[in-house]
Amino acid sequence: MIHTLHYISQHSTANGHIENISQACEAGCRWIQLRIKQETQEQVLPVAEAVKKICDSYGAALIINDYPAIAVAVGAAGVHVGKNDMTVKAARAVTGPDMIVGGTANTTEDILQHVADGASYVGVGPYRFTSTKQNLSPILGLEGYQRILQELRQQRISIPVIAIGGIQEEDIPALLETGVHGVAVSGLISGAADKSATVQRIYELVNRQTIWNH
Ligand SMILES: Cc1ncc(COP(=O)(O)OP(=O)(O)O)c(N)n1
Ligand SMILES: Cc1nc(C(=O)O)sc1CCOP(=O)(O)O
Ligand SMILES: [Mg+2]
Repeated sequence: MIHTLHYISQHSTANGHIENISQACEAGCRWIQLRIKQETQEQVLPVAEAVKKICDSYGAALIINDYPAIAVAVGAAGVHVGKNDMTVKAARAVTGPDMIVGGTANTTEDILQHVADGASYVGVGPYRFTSTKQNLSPILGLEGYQRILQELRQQRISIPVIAIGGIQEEDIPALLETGVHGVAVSGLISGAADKSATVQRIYELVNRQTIWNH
């Protein structure tokens, strides 16, 4: 089951990611993506091992960004790959059929390719500008999600769509109304003064809408 709230780690150091994920788990997040962009695969591996232990202790699912081999090595729940990494098909060849494999999409065509390649979910963004990621794809806005989800329904395509990119609490109800399965956030939780209260409010928003949608 793909969760409705994905937390994406962010920090400038390896130890910072460990602390950052620890805090997110303590605040209540139960789906964590380890996203380290400034280190090599060899440097990411020990961090992944450390955060796997932390996630296990909270019963949280761990997704490794960019590196399927690390996801396999540490026994993570899955991996997320984007256009500049590899195809979902190539990631799936590394992970095997049972792991979660997520792919980044900006268009309906991207999503259809990921579905054909065996994706478990798609991260679709950016919703709006964000400084968390460099080289953003074209901004979708609410209209972009409305159009993409409508096209998926018309083509009878069913895959969990996770909205991502600059998402704030007040954006969530309207995003979920478009039919997205959930949201992925980084800055919203990383920068929150009271992380537990923020996580609780986000879960209330995503779960309330999930109940309405089904
Ligand atoms: C849930 C989710 N969606 C999209 C992304 C972006 O992945 P990618 O395009 O590979 O960019 P980087 O995160 O690697 O910079 C994601 N990580 N998670
Ligand atoms: C990792 C990532 N991928 C994006 C995409 O559009 O594919 S936007 C993004 C950053 C998400 O962090 P924040 O919630 O701080 O904006
Ligand atoms: Mg990537």
